[in-house]
Amino acid sequence: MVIKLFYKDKVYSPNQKIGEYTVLKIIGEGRYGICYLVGDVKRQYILKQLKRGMLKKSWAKVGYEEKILMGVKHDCIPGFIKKIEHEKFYGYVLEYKEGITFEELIFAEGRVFGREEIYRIGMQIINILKYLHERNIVHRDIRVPNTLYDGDKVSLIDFGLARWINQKRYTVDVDFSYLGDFLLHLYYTSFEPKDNKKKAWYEELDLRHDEVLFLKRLMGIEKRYKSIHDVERDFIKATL
Ligand SMILES: Nc1ncnc2c1ncn2[C@@H]1O[C@H](COP(=O)(O)OP(=O)(O)OP(=O)(O)O)[C@@H](O)[C@H]1O
Repeated sequence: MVIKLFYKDKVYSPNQKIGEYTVLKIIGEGRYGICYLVGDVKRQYILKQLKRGMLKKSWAKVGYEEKILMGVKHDCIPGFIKKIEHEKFYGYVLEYKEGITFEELIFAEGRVFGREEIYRIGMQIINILKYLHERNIVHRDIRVPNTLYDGDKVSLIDFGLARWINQKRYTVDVDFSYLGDFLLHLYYTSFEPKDNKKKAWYEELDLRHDEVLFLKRLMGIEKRYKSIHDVERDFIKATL
């Protein structure tokens, strides 16, 4: 893994300490920071170190994950543990959630999801969205790399693009189209093409009429949903 050093940003290696936490592994580097798996005497956590250059350039953008996670408490969203800030370091510690991303499950492990499991997963994401939208928060990045699954429970991570809802710019429909796209990823895991003809998803997937309509409305092909409560109602109807 190549870690690009921003001037004066220190990248920590396994076994080094950041505050009271010991680095166990560098998970990855995004545009705004470095993500570590860390541990203390009791358990593991995720520590996100923000690049100081980015902090200076665009504090308005990078601060959202921290601010939004601080104000929520949900079993399927990483809890905000604490901020760590000193002269040469700015970061925060999040609760570690079990599981691996749907991206790894689908593309690396070739996991196939059946209907019933897709319904259970979909319902959990709708419940998380209900919690967020009721608190005026839109996630804006519900995708396979940002959702963890332990075989039973789904957790939603990466709140880097999350914002407080405002009718002009940050509206709920972006979460609905991402949810539609996410569900299609799951449906496609069991898809076996019969020929080489290019078809739209609603022509080639084996879906019921209600499911097609539900997905089309999520994705804005048919009349868009206005609220997560309507999404929940139709999802239950489509999956009964
Ligand atoms: N709370 C968590 N519990 C367990 N694993 C996590 C958690 N948060 C993040 N991860 C792991 O770290 C990876 C990177 O996390 P995340 O996407 O939040 O960071 P990021 O810096 O925004 O990365 P990117 O720029 O790639 O989106 C995730 O794919 C996941 O494997």
